[in-house]
Amino acid sequence: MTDTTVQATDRTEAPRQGGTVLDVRGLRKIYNEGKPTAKMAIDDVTFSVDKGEFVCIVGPSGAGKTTLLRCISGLAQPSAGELSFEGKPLTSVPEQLGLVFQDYSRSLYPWFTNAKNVGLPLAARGVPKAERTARISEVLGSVGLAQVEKQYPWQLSGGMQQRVAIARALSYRPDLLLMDEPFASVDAQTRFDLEDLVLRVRSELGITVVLVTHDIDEAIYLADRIVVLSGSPSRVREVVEVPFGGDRDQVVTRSSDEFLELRRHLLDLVMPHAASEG
Ligand SMILES: Nc1ncnc2c1ncn2[C@@H]1O[C@H](COP(=O)(O)OP(=O)(O)OP(=O)(O)O)[C@@H](O)[C@H]1O
Repeated sequence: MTDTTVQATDRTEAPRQGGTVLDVRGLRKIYNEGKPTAKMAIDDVTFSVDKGEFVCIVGPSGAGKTTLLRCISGLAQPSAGELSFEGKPLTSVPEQLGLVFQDYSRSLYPWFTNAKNVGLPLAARGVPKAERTARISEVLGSVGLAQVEKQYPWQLSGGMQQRVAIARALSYRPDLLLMDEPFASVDAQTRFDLEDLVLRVRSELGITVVLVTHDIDEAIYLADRIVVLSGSPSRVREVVEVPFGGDRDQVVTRSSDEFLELRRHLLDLVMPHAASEG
């Protein structure tokens, strides 16, 4: 593409200000390795994420986005390559990692109140009760749900339940928040609200975010950089810079020329005809 406002870069250059939080080098993942059912989901993926960045991962269906996130979170073992979190090799789920999945109904315990759900990771980390109570109120307040502490998840709308799940991931102040299609199960208006919520919380807490989405518009709206994966088994097709900075608005940003140009470029990269070239 020719427009200079949209820069595609190979992210092997020096880290930016703030240092690298996550480094993924030559990652490969083969399921059922050595068996007749072996399936290579990820071939060779390299990228890094710097402190405070918002990085989205997009790619065609089945490209290996969830697999990549599972490897990054320490939930799945890579077959080859190196993963490091805050400069240390990543071999299990790091303490300073927050996780939010698409299916909030399965990630929240229906028999616990919302406050107790949010407090579970704090209890697991041995945070004293008084501090736990204060942090639960603070974090539920920051996602706009101060009034639901004593209620149960099933008494809330889908969007509110996902906010509880986000509050839980934020409760122990993670350095990195990993999100897998977190807004895919809510309606369009709620989706916009949750996107803005995550942008706000991210800027208030200075948190680093990696978010997997199949929605290209969402990736452009949220990200500082977008890692575009090829079709399965995945490689990095391109890393695309998003030039909007911290000033984003659902109507203004999404209708700007820069947005539409990025959209065209990304669609070109992830559409089936492009995937075979990767
Ligand atoms: N546990 C597993 N065992 C074997 N193969 C798997 C397993 N999990 C995923 N795969 C395969 O790995 C490939 C990548 O799957 P993955 O779910 O990571 O892709 P994705 O990009 O997240 O897909 P989608 O966009 O459709 O959610 C797919 O071919 C899938 O069938």
